[in-house]
This record gives sequence, structure tokens and C-alpha cells, in this order.
Amino acid sequence: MTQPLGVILAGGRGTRMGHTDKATLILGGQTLLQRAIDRLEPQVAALAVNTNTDLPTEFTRLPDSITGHPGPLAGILAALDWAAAMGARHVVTVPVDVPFFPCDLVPRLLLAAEAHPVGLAIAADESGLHPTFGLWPVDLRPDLSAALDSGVRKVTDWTDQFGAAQAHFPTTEPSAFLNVNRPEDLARAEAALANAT
Ligand SMILES: Nc1nc2c(ncn2[C@@H]2O[C@H](COP(=O)(O)OP(=O)(O)OP(=O)(O)O)[C@@H](O)[C@H]2O)c(=O)[nH]1
Repeated sequence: MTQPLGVILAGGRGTRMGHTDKATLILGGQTLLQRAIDRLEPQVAALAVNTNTDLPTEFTRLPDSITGHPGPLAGILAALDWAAAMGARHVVTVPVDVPFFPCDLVPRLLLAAEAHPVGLAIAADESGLHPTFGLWPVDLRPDLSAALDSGVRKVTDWTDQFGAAQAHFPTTEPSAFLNVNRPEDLARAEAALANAT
């Protein structure tokens, strides 16, 4: 497979973070958006940001086409729409609020997808699936659009039918999939960075 496009999912509301746009949170002196860009950009052919705010970015901005904050599937649809417009065959998504995600995410997703009939792969580790980290074939766009129209909101409620391939990542400390949802998660991430230096 050729190097895929990449989209950072930053379309959430951040209610558990006091309704803050999590892309703008500062960790170790950098925004979570910049951290995600720095990790993903070297792994993909081109990058875009799924956002529903006026978040400043030099990259292509992809707002949800569905109103009412239906969750990350809307961001994955926006990513697939962009990939189709770019003439690409697949796109990788990462959420903006997982700052230590693996630097070899994309090659491992690509490897896992080789064994899957439609080339769909999702990241996993010992704790389970991390379904916002996925390699999404553009051919699945109509199916996802129909699923969203019919009210599907949870990523795995949509992907389960395809039996997505899993790209397995080792357990690390701190977890590569540490998710910054609440202020205490951000404090944990800061502590992890401080320990690493
Ligand atoms: N495009 C889009 N992405 C979303 C939406 N809701 C969540 N996300 C993204 O999905 C990922 C996981 O988000 P969550 O932490 O579950 O939701 P959140 O809205 O960011 O935060 P909470 O409001 O605290 O649940 C993040 O990358 C979010 O940016 C949405 O309605 N649209």
C-alpha cells in the first residue's frame, strides 16, 4: 500500500475538560494539536485536521458534515470525504487527546491491514481496542455515511461488522494510549514527561 493520508480528530467538545477545545491544551510547553502533528506528519503523505472550531492550523481543516456532535465517527467520515477528494485509497486517523501515541502507528496499521479483506485496521494493546486510531479504506465511505444516518454513534458498533484487523502495540509506561480526558489526565501526562527527562 502507498503511504496514507492522515487526519487528526479534534472535533470533540471536551466537556470533561471543562468544555475546552482539547487541541489547545498545553502539555510540556506544546499544544496537544502540535504534538499530534509532530507524531503523525512524518508517517503520512499529507495531513488535515478535523475540527469544529476556529482552531488555528496551517493544515487543511475538515469540519463535520453532520451537526450535533455525533462523536468520532463524524470525524472519520470527514477524513474519508477528504481522502476521496484527494484521490486517495485510505486514510489514518488519530485523536488529538492521546499525546504519546506510537511513532510507528502507520506502518503497523498498514501491515495489519494487508491481511484484511477490505484493508481495515485498528490499533490495540493489552487494554483492548483503540478504535479512533484506524486505517480506513475510502471504499467504506458510503457504508459509514449510511450508518451515521441510521444513528450509529460508537466506532466499534460500525466496525464490528467488518471484523477489522488489529495492529497490536506493546504495553508501555506511561501507556502510548494515555487519553487526556480530564484535568487529572493532563497532570499525569505532565508527570510522565517530567519523569522521562
Ligand atoms: N468530529 C468529531 N469528533 C469528535 C466528536 N466527539 C468526539 N470527537 C473526537 O473523538 C475523540 C474522542 O473524544 P472524546 O474524549 O470521547 O470526546 P470529547 O468531546 O473530545 O470529550 P468529552 O466531551 O469530554 O467526552 C477525540 O479525538 C475527539 O476530538 C464529534 O462530535 N465530532
